[in-house]
Amino acid sequence: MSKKRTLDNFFKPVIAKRQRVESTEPPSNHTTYPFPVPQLPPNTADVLNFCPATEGKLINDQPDLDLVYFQPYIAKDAAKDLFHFLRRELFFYRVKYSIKRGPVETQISTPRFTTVFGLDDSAVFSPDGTLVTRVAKTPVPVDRYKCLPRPIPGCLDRLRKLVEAATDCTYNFCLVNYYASGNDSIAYHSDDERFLGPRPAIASLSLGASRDFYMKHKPVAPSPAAEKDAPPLQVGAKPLTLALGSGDMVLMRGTTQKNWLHSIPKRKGGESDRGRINITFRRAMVRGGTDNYYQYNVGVGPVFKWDETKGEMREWNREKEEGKEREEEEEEEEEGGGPGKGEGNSA
Ligand SMILES: O=C(O)CCC(=O)C(=O)O
Ligand SMILES: [Fe+2]
Repeated sequence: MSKKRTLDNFFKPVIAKRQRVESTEPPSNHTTYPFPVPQLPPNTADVLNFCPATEGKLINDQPDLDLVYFQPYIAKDAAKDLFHFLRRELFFYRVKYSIKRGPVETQISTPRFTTVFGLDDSAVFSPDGTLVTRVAKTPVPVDRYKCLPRPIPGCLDRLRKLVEAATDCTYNFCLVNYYASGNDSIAYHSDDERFLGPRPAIASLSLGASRDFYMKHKPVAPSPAAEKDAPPLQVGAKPLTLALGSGDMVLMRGTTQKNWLHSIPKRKGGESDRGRINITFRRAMVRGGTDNYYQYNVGVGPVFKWDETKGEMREWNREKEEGKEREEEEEEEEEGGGPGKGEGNSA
C-alpha cells in the first residue's frame, strides 16, 4: 500500500455503516396480500414525527389551479430510507388491460409498476380483516367487489395519517407507482373520476429519483353559441413543470383536477434509472371507485417484488418462494449438527 493512501486513510473520518434495524412489531398481513409487509423501521418512523420538513407553498396564480407544494415534506435522509424500505417490502404489478373505442380493441401495458390499498367510504375492514358496511356494520357480500379490497399496511397508514394532518383532508386510498427507469412514465391525465367527488384533494408524495411533473390546463370547449369549428378558448394558463425531488409532496385540490392535466414524461438515462416511488392518497366515495382502482393498479397478472441482489423488480411466485424457504430451513438443520457435520469429521 502506498504511503499516500495510508495517510489518507488515517485522516478520513470513520463513518460507521448504518445498520438496518427492523421493527419488532408484527408485519401487516391480510388474505389478499401475496406476502406480509413489515412495519416501518423504528428510526424511519421516528424521523416522520418531524414532518412536514418545510411549510407548504401555495401555487394558485393560474386559472383553476390550486396546489400546495411541500419541498420537501420528508427530510432527505428519511425520504431515502423510506424509498428503499417501500421498494424492498411492497408487492407490485405491471398491469395490462384492453380498452374498446367503438369496434377497435387496444391492448394497453401500463408503463410503470403499480399497487393499491384502501376501500371506498361505503365499507370498512373489521378487526378480523373481513369487510363490513360502514354504518350498520353488517357483512359485505363477497361478490360486491370484482377484486377484493386490501387494507392499507401499517407503514403506509402511518404516512396517510401524517399527510391527513398536514393537508387537513382525509383519505381512504393509497396508490403506489414505481418508475423503474426513465422509460417508465404516466401520460397526461386528470384524476377527476366521479367517485372522488367534485373537488377532490389528492396528496402526491415523491421518493427516490427526481422526475419532472408536467401540468397543463385542459382545452376549454367554446360556448354552444360559438361557430361550429371555433378553436378551443384560451384561458391564459401557462404549462407548469415541477422537478419533484425525493421527499417532495404536492397537494392538488379544489378545481385543479377538473381543469388541469398532469403527467410524468419519459426521460433518457440519468438519475431516473435509480428508480422513483410515487404515493398518492385519495378519498373514494362509492364502491365503483374501489373496483376501478384495483382493476387498473393490481389487475390479474403476476406479482413483482424487488430483488436486492439483481437490483430489479422480479416476478414473485408463492410456490418458488416457499420452496426456497424450505431449502434454507433444511440447510440450517443440517448445519446445526446433522450426520457427517460433527466434530472431528472435517478431514
Ligand atoms: O408519479 C407521479 O408523480 C404522478 C402519479 C399520478 O399522477 C397518478 O398516479 O395518478
Ligand atoms: Fe394522477
